[in-house]
Amino acid sequence: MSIWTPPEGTDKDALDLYLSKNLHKPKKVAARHILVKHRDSRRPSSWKEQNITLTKEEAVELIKGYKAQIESGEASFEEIASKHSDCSSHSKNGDLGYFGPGEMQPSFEKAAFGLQVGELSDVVESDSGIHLIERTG
Ligand SMILES: N=C(N)NCCC[C@H](NC(=O)[C@@H]1CCC/C1=C\[C@H](COP(=O)(O)O)NC(=O)[C@@H](N)Cc1ccccc1)C(N)=O
Repeated sequence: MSIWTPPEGTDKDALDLYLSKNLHKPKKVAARHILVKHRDSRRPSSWKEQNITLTKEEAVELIKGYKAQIESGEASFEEIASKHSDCSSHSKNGDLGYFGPGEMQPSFEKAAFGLQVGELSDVVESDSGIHLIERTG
């Protein structure tokens, strides 16, 4: 087994600190999501509804219901995302593909990077609306 040794003159403490901070953190993750917009969303319109008047509280309740349906096996993530998500990714069962830091809104990114692969998020709020996120890669 080859043991990698840092080049002469490497600041080992700095290297150890860098590795400890970055080894476990993925540079990119892949996720799919279900977005329910509401009347205070930054763009209260979608493929589904021209003028969205749902309140934020109602959107949160819908997302909680979707999460329960998925966890109980009553419905699949794909079914709910394709039928109910207010994001254009609904046409891809909610799939967003891979993304790195700085691409998504901070609250969405924080939630997605905090998930294990296959794990469902709690209710996540962004300027776009209310999300349910599943990390896929
Ligand atoms: N891969 C990327 N880098 N694409 C740019 C993402 C921009 C980013 N978007 C968000 O953070 C939220 C969370 C996920 C979706 C999303 C918002 C909106 C819906 O909300 P609205 O903008 O009407 O308020 N959907 C999108 O952007 C879609 N193009 C996402 C997408 C759809 C199909 C394939 C890939 C990505 C942002 N910085 O605003």
